[in-house]
Amino acid sequence: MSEEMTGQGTTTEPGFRVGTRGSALAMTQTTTVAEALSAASGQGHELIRVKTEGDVTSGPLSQLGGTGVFAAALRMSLLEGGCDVAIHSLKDLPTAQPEDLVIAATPVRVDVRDALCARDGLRLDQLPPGSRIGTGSPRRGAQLKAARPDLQIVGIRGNVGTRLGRVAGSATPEDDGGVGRGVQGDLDAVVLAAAGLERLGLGEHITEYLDPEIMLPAPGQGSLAVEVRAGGTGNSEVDAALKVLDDPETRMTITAERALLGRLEAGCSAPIGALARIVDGELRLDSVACAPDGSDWIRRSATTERLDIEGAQAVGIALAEELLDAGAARMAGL
Ligand SMILES: NCc1[nH]cc(CCC(=O)O)c1CC(=O)O
Repeated sequence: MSEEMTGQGTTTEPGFRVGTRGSALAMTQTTTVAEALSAASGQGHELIRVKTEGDVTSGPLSQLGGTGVFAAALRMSLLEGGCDVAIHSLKDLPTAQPEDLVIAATPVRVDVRDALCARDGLRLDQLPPGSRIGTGSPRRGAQLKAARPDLQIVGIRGNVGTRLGRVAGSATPEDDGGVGRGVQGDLDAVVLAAAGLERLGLGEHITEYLDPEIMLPAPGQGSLAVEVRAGGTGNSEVDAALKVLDDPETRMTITAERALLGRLEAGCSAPIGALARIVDGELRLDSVACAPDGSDWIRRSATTERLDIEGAQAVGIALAEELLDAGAARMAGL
């Protein structure tokens, strides 16, 4: 792990240090949250860029030795006092909560959906038979195959700009720090989280927002987690600002999704989709466990009228058990 400090937001002392990954997406997310925290607390901050194993290794994520490679280094920095606040993409954060750390805030969630970015403005049902779709996610690959068995799924990695650059006819991405450099234009489409694309100002590449009926997102997708040491940041103004930033509805929905994932003992790269929404005064949780090749899947839903964290946890666990009873562990290779 290496750390690099970049001076940012220099208002008043003593301030707080914000740990982040260095990717363009992470920096955009972190800057937004850090500025909101500074505005609410009147405290200055500095960003601490923490290099993670996931940033420096180019092999497929599934071979990097389990889940949470992006989050582990950030958590380590927090624990060691290298930063006071760490900003994660919630879907990349393992469900097991380290005893010494807490998620102090889940800011308002943005678009949860996956987005198709296809050549020539094509929608999913307009892609010619046999089209090549890039994704490194077994969850996305399997649900694409379920909707369109003729598609070819091509495993890809790299940052958002790199992935977009693989689509035929796309402009060369300026931000090309990852895998895929020089092989632009070999795919008909890629699938990425709408949230990431929009946060990066790349929403114009989206040719279809995939309906959750077709493509359930990853648990926590579109949501950020602000993690701190269990005792707080050591700055009461910042601790108070974190409470203001926390959105209870977001916390409830991501709690249900993550309880499901945790009960399945699955990680962020498992072929599991889950989406909780509050509709008509109920929490509704939809989930899917897919065979990684998309040949089969189990889809289950549950609702609860208990709109609190315990209710959200209970519905997530109950639905996971329903999936397991229906054979989800075998199906999804858990
Ligand atoms: N695994 C990488 C990752 N982590 C969070 C996002 C997007 C932002 C989000 O879902 O909150 C992405 C990129 C993607 O999946 O397209």
